[in-house]
Amino acid sequence: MSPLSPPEAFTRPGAHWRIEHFLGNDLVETLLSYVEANQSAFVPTTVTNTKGMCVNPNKRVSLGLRDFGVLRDALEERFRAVMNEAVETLRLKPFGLKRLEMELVAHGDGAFFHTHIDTQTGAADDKSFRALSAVLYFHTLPKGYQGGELRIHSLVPATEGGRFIDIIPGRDTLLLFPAWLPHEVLPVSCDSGDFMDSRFAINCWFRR
Ligand SMILES: O=C(O)CCC(=O)C(=O)O
Ligand SMILES: [Fe+2]
Repeated sequence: MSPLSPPEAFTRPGAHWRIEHFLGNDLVETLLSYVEANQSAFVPTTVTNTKGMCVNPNKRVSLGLRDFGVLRDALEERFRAVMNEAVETLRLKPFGLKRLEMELVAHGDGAFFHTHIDTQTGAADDKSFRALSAVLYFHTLPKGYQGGELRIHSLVPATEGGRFIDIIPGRDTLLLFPAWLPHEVLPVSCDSGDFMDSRFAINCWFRR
């Protein structure tokens, strides 16, 4: 290592924790019915810039829905239940939870989300900050899309010797990582173009 090389902890892909079979098949099927019934309520997702939230197809293309209807409480309960273990596993500084922010996202053909950190893409809210990110993946069977891996980067960018890991979104897999970790969603291709063949996910941000 030359005296100018960054420490290995900064060039290795950031900490993440994966939980399989997080919701169970019944709840996954309920979620699929919910997104199908509410397809028309999905709208283009936003990112945050200096002026606030905006749609920016150069950075993020997907459809989102923030209304979970009667499913909200059951989902919140599942997410809240893993917070403490996630903080320990990811060696985060313990924090008091102010609220959960949740978003349903459909990545269809051509959708992606360029490299970002969630603390910067979140809604401006001077009372709370995103501390921990969780993403629950689901899709119909057989899976109707390709690509869409979640790429988790190191703190040092790849152009400066950093590394990354690609995570294939598994049906009913929850992936947790610190909200300040750089990550991206690689482009999705979906041959049928059907909404129900999308790469579905629930983003859940634990706000401190
Ligand atoms: O869907 C994913 O894998 C991650 C989505 C994401 O990074 C975000 O919405 O902030
Ligand atoms: Fe993100």
